[in-house]
Amino acid sequence: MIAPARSAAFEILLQIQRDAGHCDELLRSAKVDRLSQPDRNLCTSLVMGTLRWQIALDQRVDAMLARPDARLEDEVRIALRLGAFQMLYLDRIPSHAAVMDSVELVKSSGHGFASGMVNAILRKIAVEPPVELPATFTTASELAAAYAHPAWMVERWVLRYGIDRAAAICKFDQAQPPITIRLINGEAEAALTAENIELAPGAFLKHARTVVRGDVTATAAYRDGSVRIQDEGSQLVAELAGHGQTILDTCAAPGGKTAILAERNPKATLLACDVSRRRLDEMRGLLRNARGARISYETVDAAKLAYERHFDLVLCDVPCSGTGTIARNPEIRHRLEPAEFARQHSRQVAILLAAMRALQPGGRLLYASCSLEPEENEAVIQDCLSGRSEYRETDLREQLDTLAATGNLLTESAAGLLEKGRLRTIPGVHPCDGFFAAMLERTA
Ligand SMILES: C[S@@+](CC[C@H](N)C(=O)[O-])C[C@H]1O[C@@H](n2cnc3c(N)ncnc32)[C@H](O)[C@@H]1O
Repeated sequence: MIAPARSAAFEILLQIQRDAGHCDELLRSAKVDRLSQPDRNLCTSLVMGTLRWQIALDQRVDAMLARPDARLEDEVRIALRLGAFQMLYLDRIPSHAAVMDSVELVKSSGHGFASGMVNAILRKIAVEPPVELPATFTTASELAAAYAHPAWMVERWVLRYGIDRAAAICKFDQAQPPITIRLINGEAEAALTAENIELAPGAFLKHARTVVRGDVTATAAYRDGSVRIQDEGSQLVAELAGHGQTILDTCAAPGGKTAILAERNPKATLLACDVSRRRLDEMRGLLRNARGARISYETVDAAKLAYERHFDLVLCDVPCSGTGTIARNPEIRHRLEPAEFARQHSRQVAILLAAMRALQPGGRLLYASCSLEPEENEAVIQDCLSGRSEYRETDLREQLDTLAATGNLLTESAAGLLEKGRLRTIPGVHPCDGFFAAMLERTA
């Protein structure tokens, strides 16, 4: 009998390997919901941990294969990763349970012929010493190998951010990131405390809290919408967007930033757009009790927005590679290829240009992404401003100062958030996802 958590983790990893889903959606599936709470926790840590350490696990296994370049069937590969991950990176799993279940997973998935090989390799790994990571790194390839990232990806980060900050990003990506919530009303914190949720202050924002202990999703405050789980970098981007009367959110789903825009602009009308009808419908359900602005919804490709000089505030939170969110979405590193950044860039430029056209003279637009890559950030701003003298970029310092003056920003934390007047949060340097944001203004 295979432990239910391992069996569920194996199936999810197989689906991810076959590009049939994202780990966050698959971990919220009905099958996982049917597991007991401890099994659900174990399944989550097996899936996330195996994806986080996959590159290092494969290297170790490949070195033990009779033919290191042999192509293993997906089921065999995943059973090996799962077994090796538990023995090398988790300290409370008995080796014999990890080995036995991996062997059984291989057999039950119709690959019994490989069970002897899986058994032999995992037994060898079981007696290897635990993994020890170097304290410092001198090259991108050392860093990439130690923290199980593709070398090309880490080389880009070393080039852009330097070796120390690249190391901070890699390290952050290998662990569960902090769970941050937004308090929607004044009673929310006391209500959570009464339900035994331990909270610590957020890093930047007055309304943010970090969850120290407890399951927020199991509380009445979460169910009745008094709190929302939202990365603090994402909250900060929405706060930086500021104020308007006629607001457009071009890529709005799942709606975390829209909710803050609505809360901050109670008298405004707000149009939330997204190309995905399904995501927009889910968002509409989630925001049905949102406070503040009147929100309407439109399913549309934002690159084809037909509005001209219509809105005084636009948030353009573009789809991107997501390299600033790898701690939450570990599979991104396995799916992404360097050629993807040029494709993302073209799509982002098309969306931003349409969003700029929708802006009234005097109006402001915040462009944001959760990518760490210059092609998706600085280069998009540069291409969209080039030759368009009716727009200019403004320094986000002004917005940060306003947030501080109104008590919404914890001022001591604000240093280091801006780079040349743009927001640049870096995972591991800041305790949140990696966000870029830049403010544009239409002058005529
Ligand atoms: C980064 S997410 C937005 C997150 C959202 N602003 C929030 O804070 O919850 C990007 C969104 O853009 C949407 N999207 C992708 N391509 C688009 C397009 N061409 N036009 C409009 N939306 C698009 C995706 O469906 C996704 O919901």
